[in-house]
Amino acid sequence: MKASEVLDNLKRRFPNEPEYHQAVSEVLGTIEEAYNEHPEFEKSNLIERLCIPDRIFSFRVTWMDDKGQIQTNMGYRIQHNNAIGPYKGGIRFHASVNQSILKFLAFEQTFKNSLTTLPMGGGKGGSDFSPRGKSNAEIMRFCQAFVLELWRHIGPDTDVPAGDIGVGGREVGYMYGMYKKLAQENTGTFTGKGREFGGSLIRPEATGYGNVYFLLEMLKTKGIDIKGKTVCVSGSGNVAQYTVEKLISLGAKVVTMSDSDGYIYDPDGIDRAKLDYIMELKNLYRGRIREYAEQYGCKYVAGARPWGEKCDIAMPSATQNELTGDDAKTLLDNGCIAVSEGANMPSTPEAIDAFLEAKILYAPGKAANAGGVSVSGLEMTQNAQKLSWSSEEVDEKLKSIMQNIHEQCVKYGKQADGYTNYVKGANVAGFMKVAKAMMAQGIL
Ligand SMILES: NC(=O)C1=CN([C@@H]2O[C@H](COP(=O)(O)OP(=O)(O)OC[C@H]3O[C@@H](n4cnc5c(N)ncnc54)[C@H](OP(=O)(O)O)[C@@H]3O)[C@@H](O)[C@H]2O)C=CC1
Ligand SMILES: O=C(O)CCC(=O)C(=O)O
Repeated sequence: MKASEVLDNLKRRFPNEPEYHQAVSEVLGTIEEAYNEHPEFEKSNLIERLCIPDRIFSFRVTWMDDKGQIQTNMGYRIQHNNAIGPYKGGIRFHASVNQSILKFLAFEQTFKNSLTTLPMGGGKGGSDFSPRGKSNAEIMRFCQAFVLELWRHIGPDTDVPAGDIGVGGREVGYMYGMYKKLAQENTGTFTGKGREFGGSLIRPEATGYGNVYFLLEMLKTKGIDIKGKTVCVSGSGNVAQYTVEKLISLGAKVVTMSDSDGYIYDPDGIDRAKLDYIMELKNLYRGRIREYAEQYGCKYVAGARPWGEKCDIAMPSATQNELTGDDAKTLLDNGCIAVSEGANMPSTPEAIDAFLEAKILYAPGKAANAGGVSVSGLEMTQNAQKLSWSSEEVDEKLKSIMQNIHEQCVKYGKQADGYTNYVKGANVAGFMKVAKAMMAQGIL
């Protein structure tokens, strides 16, 4: 296959889907060589079967707001690939959600889930519903209406959704409650559930902790200690909060966090008490990060991202394309030695090129943020066995999965000059497993 031809063809067939094209382009560029070593892949047109989702459900979601007005939103579920297990991936509620964004996420999820070593295929779903400013009752009614359509397409052995942007424990609880009522089963469909009804310990922490575990593995290859390092984190949601929690516990100094309105810069570092404030502000009061600056008297920059602040390590943990080529240059000029992605595809292609050219430690999201879906996989196992593991047990398994993903990246990504290209490593390792599974199961 010729990567550029496959991409052009996909662009022609599926126009106006820039995020999907971007994600596919990154993967194709790095797996071309490995793919072409297997003529049997080309003979079975494996690449198109892998890039185009198995199926896409889209539906109208109708719900009533607190004023009694009837609202409509679009809902989607992309079932991308189930060669190695049931479709698995989060649900995103955000005003920006469209088919292109969910297609990129489902495509990436397929490779990420392959890397975890657990039997999970890739999927993603969501809605252009914005939870911002909505009451608890409105969130509940929306979640119920969303599942009223979605439930017939999911199940513990077919498709297992979870959270993503705008969907946390509260939303998963409401969706699971409605699902159970309709499907009349109490198995493991949905992960990230409450602890009282089948949720795994450490699932809320898993993506952030996992990203730090991956970062530690990268730093270890250079003999660098995390202690005392200055870190810029973006976002202040689930992934960002637990990234910061783990970094603080390891003695790193986190100086930034953000939301979609702006970022805070705290030169003294966010400590445990300040993080508790942020968790309460964000998870309970649904407030804005600006309020942190008012509380602690530090800098707040509206309408900007934190990459202009000096740091040793950057951990983008908000959303896609939040770190541009110019941001990457600024980070590098300021001495940044490592970037580990908590978000999915947060760095633009220009930013990735800059990091790889500078040969810094750069971990793409599909490797570095795989801890979340890994613990989701462990939640599925616990649900199937009808038991629950301790925090220590889950955390140990998470650590070992992240170490394993790191090893796979090094195995497939180490260059002749000794530099590890984690982008190539993650893509080739994730691809080979899915490709072999698809080949073994015939032309479907
Ligand atoms: N949750 C999980 O387990 C996993 C999540 N991820 C990825 O991590 C990232 C964060 O997800 P998560 O923490 O769960 O989501 P949350 O909804 O909990 O938090 C998202 C954070 O990012 C900010 N944000 C969202 N959209 C934008 C935007 N367009 N511009 C600037 N800031 C934005 C939000 O600010 P505001 O509140 O103002 O909207 C919020 O601070 C996403 O890319 C997600 O796909 C990856 C693997 C697993
Ligand atoms: O836990 C899951 O199933 C999905 C997590 C997720 O959406 C992601 O990895 O991007």
